[in-house]
Amino acid sequence: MKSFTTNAQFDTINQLVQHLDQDESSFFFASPNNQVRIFAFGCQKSWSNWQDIDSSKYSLIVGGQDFDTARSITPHQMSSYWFAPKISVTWKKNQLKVEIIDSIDWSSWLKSVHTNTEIDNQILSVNDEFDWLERVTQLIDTLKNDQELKKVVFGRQRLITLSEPMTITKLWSQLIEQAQSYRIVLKQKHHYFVSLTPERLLSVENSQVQTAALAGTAARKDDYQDESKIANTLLKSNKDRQEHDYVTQNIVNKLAPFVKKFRYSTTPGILFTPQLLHLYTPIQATILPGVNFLTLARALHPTPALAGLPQQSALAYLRVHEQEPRGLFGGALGYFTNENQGELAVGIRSMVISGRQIQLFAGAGILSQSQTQSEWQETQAKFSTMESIIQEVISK
Ligand SMILES: C=C(O[C@H]1C=CC=C(C(=O)O)[C@@H]1O)C(=O)O
Repeated sequence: MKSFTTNAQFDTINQLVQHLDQDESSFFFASPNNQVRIFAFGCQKSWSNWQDIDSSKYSLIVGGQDFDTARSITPHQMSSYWFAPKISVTWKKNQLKVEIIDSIDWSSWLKSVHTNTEIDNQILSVNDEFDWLERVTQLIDTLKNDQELKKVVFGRQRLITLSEPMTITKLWSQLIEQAQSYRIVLKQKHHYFVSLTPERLLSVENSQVQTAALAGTAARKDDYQDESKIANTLLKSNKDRQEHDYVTQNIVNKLAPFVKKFRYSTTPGILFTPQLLHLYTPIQATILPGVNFLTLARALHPTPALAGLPQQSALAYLRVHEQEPRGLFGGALGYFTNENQGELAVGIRSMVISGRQIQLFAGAGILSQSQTQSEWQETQAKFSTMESIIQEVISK
């Protein structure tokens, strides 16, 4: 491996973006407000499960772990994929730090991109799960009658078919400007998983652990209803507070064996995205000596913001009642280093692109006091994070 820094030229970024499309294995990760941006390309070694990774051997490992490894995926989905890249580009303070295996020449590799001609693209069809409302009503009944099951985060999928293939180069300018969220792309062969998630699963830097509870949601209204009014109603909603408190408590319990000095507030704040408001509790702690990044990640994943409570009963319910497996939707995506640093986000507000087909994902935390129609509206608003970007690209 050789390593050097270079300036973040506009051309360089453009070429890196084209390589995201061109290379068989590629990855992009930007944390909110661009604190960290990483591009990674080419596979030295890959893993299909984070259980098998020995993180001491490679300076950087990138990728994602699916939501539920026990469920196999359909052709529209992507499953766990981790790789140690041949080329990585880490972008901090306007400087690119490049790490590249000895056999590749950086400037010839960078230039080796072919430009594609732009062809008009159209949406040919949009297919929804027709019986989702019925299944949510059935779930609410189950939650009212079941003594044990408290919460199930129920997923929905929507399949969009386009007239032409979608690429990251086409989506890039729309994706990158959503700087309030993570922006994540993971490519394996002909599939891309793309996420604009606001939800951090875990970050570890200099022994400081950061995670967050994000659950309890209100959609922004078309009539531009005052933001603070929506936030106040959300903070006062018993259903959302209960949904949120379950998540906070569960995260703290799962982390407790591995950390010390917890810091978090017992009253949630609000996290704003362009489409939604969420109850939000940042949780900080200090990692205990000898604890590995992946051990923490495995302990946290999946949080009850994505599965439910109790976890095993919620997962069992989802395996039977969600129409399609999730693959990386609700999974853990990001990077980690052999110095026990790294960051993972939760793969929501996401889609899988496979040529002309785009599979969109959304889910909502269902409790016994949930209203079917408002959960439907909430998932519509969650779909719109990605849908509005696709629309922008198509109508250009
Ligand atoms: C499952 C999703 O959101 C989760 C994360 C934040 C808030 C949630 C909620 O309020 O239901 C969900 O638990 C999704 O966006 O598809």
